[in-house]
Amino acid sequence: MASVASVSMGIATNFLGLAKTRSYPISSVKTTHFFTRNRQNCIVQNRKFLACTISANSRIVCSSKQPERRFSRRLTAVSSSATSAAETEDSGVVTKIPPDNRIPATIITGFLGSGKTTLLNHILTADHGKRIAVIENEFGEVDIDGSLVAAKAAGVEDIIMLNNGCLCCTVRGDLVRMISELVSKKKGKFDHIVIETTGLANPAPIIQTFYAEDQIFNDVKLDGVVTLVDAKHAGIHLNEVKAEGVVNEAVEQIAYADRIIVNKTDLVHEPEVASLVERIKGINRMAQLKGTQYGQVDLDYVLGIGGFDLESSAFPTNFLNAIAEHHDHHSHDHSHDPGVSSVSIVCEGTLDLEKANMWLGNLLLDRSDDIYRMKGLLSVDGMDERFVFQGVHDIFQGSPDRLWGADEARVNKLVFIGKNLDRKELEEGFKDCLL
Ligand SMILES: Nc1nc2c(ncn2[C@@H]2O[C@H](COP(=O)(O)OP(=O)(O)OP(=O)(O)O)[C@@H](O)[C@H]2O)c(=O)[nH]1
Repeated sequence: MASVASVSMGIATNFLGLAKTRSYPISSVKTTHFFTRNRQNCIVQNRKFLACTISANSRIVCSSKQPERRFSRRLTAVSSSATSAAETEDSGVVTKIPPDNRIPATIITGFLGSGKTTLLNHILTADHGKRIAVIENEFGEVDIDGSLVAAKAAGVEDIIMLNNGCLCCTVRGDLVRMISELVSKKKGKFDHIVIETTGLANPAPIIQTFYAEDQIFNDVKLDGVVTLVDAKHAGIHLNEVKAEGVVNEAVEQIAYADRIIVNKTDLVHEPEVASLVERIKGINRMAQLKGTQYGQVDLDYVLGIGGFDLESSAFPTNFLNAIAEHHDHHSHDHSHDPGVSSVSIVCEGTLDLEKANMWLGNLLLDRSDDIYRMKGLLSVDGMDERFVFQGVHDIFQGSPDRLWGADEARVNKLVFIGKNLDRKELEEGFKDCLL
């Protein structure tokens, strides 16, 4: 196995090469080897995107003493060389990934009134033995006694209120501070963090906080994003036409989900649920989906799902089954929602690593704002293991997974969720990377 340092040099080399061919100023563009043969988790963030983020949200910049640290991380999960991991000038930083005993965090999102607090109360009162800290994000005055009676009764370890702002923008810095405080003062006293967003939040910046903020990343891992959908009213919100450049939160919340709960099914007839489910799948075919009433779902559907944990065996199998199932029944991708859809690619073949890196690098340079989520399982030339990866915009995480079975077909499976995705272009781009 190559040392972390030498891999990092590879990153820098590739970065420089690509920056040259794309003729972006070096200070504003960074790409890298997204896939390496090393048994490593890697998280990579593209500098071009951060440049945009910086201008849009000064909190991100101001809170950083070492801005370089967020641009590129390379993490080693099991390599013994991780202990000697060190910062390098060229690659940003090499951070030792802790043996993953970080505290899992679940984001509960969903439109206003969809049943987020109802689900939260269900989680808090159920018999799971977990000690849960809750972060609630509400606009304005909050009737904590009213909305979280169950939570109080259940003796929740901590309920923190983030008021007077939306978690996705103005209070993101507060979220970082609160999680850090929670960890520093109460570590060992709780097992899981649940964050309930306001109904108007776009979850993307919240998700990215878990990767982009070192203070959080080292102690807390994102377990998954659970999105509540109101079976009766979702259609209205999904149909809402927004001004140019304004996101439709209802669509975004579905797009980023790992688990979707179609709630309030008692208020509609079965055909309405079926058509809503079809519509949701048009946006996000990667997430698992369940219909229910009053947020009554099995807790293992929402906690401990490992949506971002590539070592979790549940993750690739489940989402890929969902893809395969959907693929069998749908020969085309469709979405009624303004440009947000999923594209899945399923094909046999062996991937040329260098070509794949170049393709993905170029794709994210151009399209990382539009590519909300991507997940994949790849068959890489010369690699005996399956390579699993996922990304949120330009933040990318990937690592080898289990060995391919002796009789197992080496099938590549990828899903992209985002805006204005061109299925043909993605398919052709990917297929060009096959040997
Ligand atoms: N009929 C019906 N009502 C439900 C269901 N789930 C929740 N509700 C009710 O819907 C209302 C809103 O539920 P909440 O859990 O507060 O929804 P929320 O998403 O937290 O709401 P906001 O915080 O305002 O965004 C409450 O009166 C709930 O009792 C359901 O499955 N069926």
